[in-house]
Amino acid sequence: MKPRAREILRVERLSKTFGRVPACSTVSFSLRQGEVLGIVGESGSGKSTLLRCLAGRIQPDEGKVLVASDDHVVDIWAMDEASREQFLPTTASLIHQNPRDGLRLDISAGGNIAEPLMAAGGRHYGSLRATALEWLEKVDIEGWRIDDLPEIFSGGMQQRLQIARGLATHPRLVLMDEPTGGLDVSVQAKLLDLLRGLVRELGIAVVVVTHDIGVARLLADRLMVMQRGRVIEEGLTDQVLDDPHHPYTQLLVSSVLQV
Ligand SMILES: Nc1ncnc2c1ncn2[C@@H]1O[C@H](COP(=O)(O)OP(=O)(O)OP(=O)(O)O)[C@@H](O)[C@H]1O
Repeated sequence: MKPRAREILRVERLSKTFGRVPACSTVSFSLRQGEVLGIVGESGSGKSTLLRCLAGRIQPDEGKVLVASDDHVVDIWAMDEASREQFLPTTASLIHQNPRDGLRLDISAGGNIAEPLMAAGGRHYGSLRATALEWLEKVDIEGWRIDDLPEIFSGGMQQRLQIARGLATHPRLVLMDEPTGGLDVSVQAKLLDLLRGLVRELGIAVVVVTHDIGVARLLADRLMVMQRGRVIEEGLTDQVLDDPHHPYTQLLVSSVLQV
């Protein structure tokens, strides 16, 4: 089915099995521009597999991932590999939990931001550097660090640089896998603030996978709860968290309250 206007992503009955493990089973949802969808669930519930199927990294066994392009809708898994690899980098960004997986550690901070811009057609050195500086500022990294290698940045700075690299090309869709995982609590809080601000400013559509209910509450407009590869509950974030219907969601929410 063709998505309606401004619908950025539509997932239809997506399934992926590893051996005998149904990592994702008939998952369907849609996402509009400016909307943040949180995906929560215990370890092994299929969150990362789903995100990787959306990002073009893991081919689902069945189902469709329909992504809005400028003037049409593309089923990313019905495209040939070359077309998919051309289409996805300018349309969808994947932000990894570990920034080292999403950065080029052997090139400068500025180079990390400029590289995807060049892949999207940017050529002029002066304007690439100016854009890199603007993005460093947006993610709260001082401009004088533009020529530093990310290797010498703190974990929080590396994550902010990964976000700048992922967003600088203005993708329509941003896929985040535990973006604040592995960071200490005060760094997490600042990063969440930054992400909220950027999502609002840029009006991007975001899917954020997290096992942290607090992150989901802060970032997500809507929430999908997964258990053993299935979506067992979904709705507006406050509704799902304040009045969970499924026993597993109730357990998830109450276990957080007890901490
Ligand atoms: N490449 C793979 N090969 C085999 N099994 C896999 C592979 N990737 C994931 N799985 C299995 O699929 C299921 C879902 O894993 P997935 O990583 O998607 O869960 P998750 O909800 O993201 O977990 P976590 O929160 O721990 O990252 C698990 O049982 C996992 O062992």
